[in-house]
Amino acid sequence: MSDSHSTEKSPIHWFDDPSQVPADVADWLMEMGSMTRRFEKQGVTVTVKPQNECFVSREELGESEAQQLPESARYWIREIVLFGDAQPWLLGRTVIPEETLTGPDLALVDLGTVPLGRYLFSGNNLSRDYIHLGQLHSEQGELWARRSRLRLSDKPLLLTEIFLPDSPVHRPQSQAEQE
Ligand SMILES: C=C(O[C@@H]1C=C(C(=O)O)C=C[C@H]1O)C(=O)O
Repeated sequence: MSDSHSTEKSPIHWFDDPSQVPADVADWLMEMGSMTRRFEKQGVTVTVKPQNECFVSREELGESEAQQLPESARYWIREIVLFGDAQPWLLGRTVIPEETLTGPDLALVDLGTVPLGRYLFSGNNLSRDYIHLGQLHSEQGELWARRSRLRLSDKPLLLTEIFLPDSPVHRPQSQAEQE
């Protein structure tokens, strides 16, 4: 994912008060289950294309993300584009302290095209500390975003998701979807 797409390089405005987000958008952004599964319920095939996966230092994270995670010698970065059928629906950026990559969770560095949610929601050891709602000013217009700190067996990881114009988050809900 080029820098212009990287969520860390792009200034996302995080809302202090979720009520500043329209209710139909907040319904998506506050999704507590798997976003992959929620997208699939729209009747599309979800695929993921990794764009960048590597270890970085805390300094390379930038202040906004570093503040959300404990000190670590290095962090695994996974940046992806998620597609609903052939349409790009979401940019995902996951930051994982290497102390989280223990035991079976080391598999997180080998996900490839498997959606992160398939791994995260496969067990019963996932919790979510918070969801921040945000908006990104981009060349594609104002894009809705969210940032979650998740925990696998209490080990943290940070996930930022930017919802692209073709995603259902930006499309007014059809009557069928509301039923
Ligand atoms: C975290 C989930 O997985 C999705 C897939 C991602 C990936 O493969 O890196 C990243 C963001 C998510 O939208 C989810 O389904 O909730």
